[in-house]
Amino acid sequence: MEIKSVGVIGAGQMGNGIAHVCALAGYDVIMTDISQEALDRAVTQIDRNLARQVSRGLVSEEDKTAAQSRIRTTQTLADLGPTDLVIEAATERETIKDSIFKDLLPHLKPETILTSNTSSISITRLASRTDRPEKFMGFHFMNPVPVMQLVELIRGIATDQETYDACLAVVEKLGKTAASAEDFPAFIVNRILMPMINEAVYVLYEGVGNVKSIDGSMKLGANHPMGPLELADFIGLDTCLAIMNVLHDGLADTKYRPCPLLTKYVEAGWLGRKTGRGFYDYRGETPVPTR
Ligand SMILES: CC(=O)CC(=O)SCCNC(=O)CCNC(=O)[C@H](O)C(C)(C)COP(=O)(O)OP(=O)(O)OC[C@H]1O[C@@H](n2cnc3c(N)ncnc32)[C@H](O)[C@@H]1OP(=O)(O)O
Ligand SMILES: NC(=O)C1=CN([C@@H]2O[C@H](COP(=O)(O)OP(=O)(O)OC[C@H]3O[C@@H](n4cnc5c(N)ncnc54)[C@H](OP(=O)(O)O)[C@@H]3O)[C@@H](O)[C@H]2O)C=CC1
Repeated sequence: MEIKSVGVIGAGQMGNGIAHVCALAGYDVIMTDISQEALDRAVTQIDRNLARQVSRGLVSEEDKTAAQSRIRTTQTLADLGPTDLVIEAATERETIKDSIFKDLLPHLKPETILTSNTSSISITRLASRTDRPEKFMGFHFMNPVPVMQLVELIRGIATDQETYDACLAVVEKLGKTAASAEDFPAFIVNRILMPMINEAVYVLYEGVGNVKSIDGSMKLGANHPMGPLELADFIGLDTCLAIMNVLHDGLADTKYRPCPLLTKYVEAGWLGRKTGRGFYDYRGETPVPTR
């Protein structure tokens, strides 16, 4: 089945990036969110990121205009009904994803492929509550979507080969590289990356280093483009904590226990860049460490 149109659910940092790259690759995109404000913010962000690509000579002005014209937004989930591929990128909470799929399914064409951009949640379990487990899989982009080359493709226990091949063809049309991951908690990238970020928070919690020394050490000492705390703020501390909880519950191993300091930041609503404060305070001219 050839995919021509893509529905994106959730207009946060991942949703806007997914809509951006799909539209640029020639897909008709319809993006939905419960909040009109999130949809408006996403469109502004896409315009800004496309303009940056034009200014760097990566995208032509004509391609930018064409991509913008291919993106529609709606607050009505049912408007995604006629699309060929749906990529769900709402908040990392299983109950939210389940309820989105439950509301969407009555409106979907039977042949539509349904996917989730989840960072960690079982694809098999999400799929089992839909009417199409064989047409359901994980489609996991990395942040920032327009820049990062990798997409993890995760088959649930029932995903059929036709669905996998159709998603692989989309990844290739986007100019990205797919990695196939088995369906176990947090798949490949986050199984490795998130315990490192959590360990960095423990290093901070135990006073081994402060925010500046931890991030500086990993940038200069391990050549990481961002320090682990800066990266946690970039991903979103709520998402980091959700992933650690999935690892902890799903693998039943105490080595994945979330650091209490990470929990405290999330409980404070200090979720990182998206709320203006996390391990850094972003409300001034330059980010200032909060510890
Ligand atoms: C949690 C999960 O489930 C999985 C994940 O995503 S884990 C997170 C994975 N991501 C990472 O690890 C990112 C690590 N950080 C980096 O690679 C780099 O810091 C970065 C690419 C984000 C920025 O790089 P930089 O050199 O500091 O910035 P800068 O030179 O301004 O930008 C580099 C490129 O990124 C683009 N960019 C930067 N931030 C961007 C953003 N938020 N959105 C879109 N594009 C962005 C710029 O346009 C630029 O593109 P070109 O060079 O192609 O023109
Ligand atoms: N952040 C990252 O680096 C990465 C995240 N992911 C995954 O992508 C998904 C989205 O993450 P991210 O974009 O960072 O999160 P954000 O918090 O930036 O965005 C999530 C969006 O989903 C919206 N939303 C919540 N409930 C619904 C609903 N019922 N219907 C439609 N939209 C809804 C939220 O609205 P509101 O704000 O009003 O609640 C918000 O706009 C998660 O599953 C995450 O694990 C995957 C790769 C990387």
